[in-house]
Amino acid sequence: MPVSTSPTIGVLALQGDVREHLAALEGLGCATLRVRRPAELAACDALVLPGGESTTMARLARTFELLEPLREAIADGLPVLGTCAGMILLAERVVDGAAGQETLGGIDMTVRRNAFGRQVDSFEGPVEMTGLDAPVHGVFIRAPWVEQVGPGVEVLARVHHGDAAGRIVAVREGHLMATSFHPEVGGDSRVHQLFVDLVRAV
Ligand SMILES: NC(=O)CC[C@H](N)C(=O)O
Repeated sequence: MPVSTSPTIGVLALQGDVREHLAALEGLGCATLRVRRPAELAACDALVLPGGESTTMARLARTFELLEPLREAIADGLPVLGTCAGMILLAERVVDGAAGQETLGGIDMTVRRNAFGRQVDSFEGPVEMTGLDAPVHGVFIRAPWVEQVGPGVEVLARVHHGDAAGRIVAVREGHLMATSFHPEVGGDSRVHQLFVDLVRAV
């Protein structure tokens, strides 16, 4: 895509915190689109899979006949940012998922769902991330962590939080990027900017 053109970035709008992502992307000058049908998916230069509930989102994607088109778009190179539940959807493998939990896959990683446990299942804190000069404020809400990555996956961030210290919470593999936390919350759009830069670069 020519650098001068604003990409059209879709947000999967079946469930979850869609509006916050739309606002962050629009604030960066991107055209946005709520994606609920294959035709809308086809109109996007890139896609965000929001936070929410990964099993519900996958189930709705199947109902809306989006599951296979999403898998195909990912395989064809559509840039995708997955946050929290969206990270789970991008994982090839899920630990502690619901019975029969489906994902879209794409990133060669194993993700542990609801990984941070009951005591600290939601917390906030600074996260240092590759590509950013200063830490982002990470909001973790019943978040997953990345338990294992394949050789093609770049680790972008690890968390520093109690027993979870050192766990991977942001990754990139080629045109796909995922965070355990919610970069759309709190008015800091630098993670979205990293994604837009990736969209322009691929
Ligand atoms: N904030 C979130 O997106 C939570 C993800 C949720 N725990 C899931 O399994 O899908």
